[in-house]
Amino acid sequence: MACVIDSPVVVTGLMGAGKTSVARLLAEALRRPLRDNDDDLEARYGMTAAAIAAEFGADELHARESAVLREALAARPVPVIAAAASTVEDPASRAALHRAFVVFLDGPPAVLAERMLSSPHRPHFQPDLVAMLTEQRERRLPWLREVADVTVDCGSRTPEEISAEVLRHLGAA
Ligand SMILES: Nc1ncnc2c1ncn2[C@@H]1O[C@H](COP(=O)(O)OP(=O)(O)OP(=O)(O)O)[C@@H](O)[C@H]1O
Ligand SMILES: O=C(O)C1=C[C@@H](O)[C@@H](O)[C@H](O)C1
Ligand SMILES: [Mg+2]
Repeated sequence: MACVIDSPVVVTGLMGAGKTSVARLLAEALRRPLRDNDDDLEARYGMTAAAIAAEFGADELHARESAVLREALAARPVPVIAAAASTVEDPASRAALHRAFVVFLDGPPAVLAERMLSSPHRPHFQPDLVAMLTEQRERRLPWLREVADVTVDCGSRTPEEISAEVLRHLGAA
């Protein structure tokens, strides 16, 4: 990771972890622009994530999510970024994340599954969301740990408490 002052802050984690909620608070506190995957996809491609998946398939959506992440990482002034959950699967995105300060929001699949229901934009790759998130978490944990500068439990605290903990880490970094 480069000097934190010059580095993008990237919030990662599985679907429903609270990436958008926490990134918004961090951007406000750090007075940085916010770049959110879902907004960036719409701005870049004129389509929502759900529409891209429906028209072109999940692989194309994930390629576009990785592309908008790498664009956001290069943006100036340096932003706070809410990355798509899928991007950690992409080796080029993981390599690019090494130049950022990366926050991994980790929480129990059962809690994240409940939060996923807050909006219909999230894909349900299996009807059993807890099983889906458990499988994703087990598969992605090594990658998420590899890129993370700090891991924060997002299951039992508010976004404000999580943001405050990240800011303490940034202050110390
Ligand atoms: N720490 C938290 N405690 C309780 N509820 C939360 C917390 N963080 C987020 N939420 C709620 O959970 C839902 C999902 O949050 P959010 O949209 O921030 O997740 P996300 O990780 O950005 O999801 P996605 O992967 O779809 O982009 C929202 O309804 C949000 O208000
Ligand atoms: O596998 C995942 O975690 C995801 C898949 C997508 O289709 C997404 O749009 C989302 O960003 C997360
Ligand atoms: Mg989000």
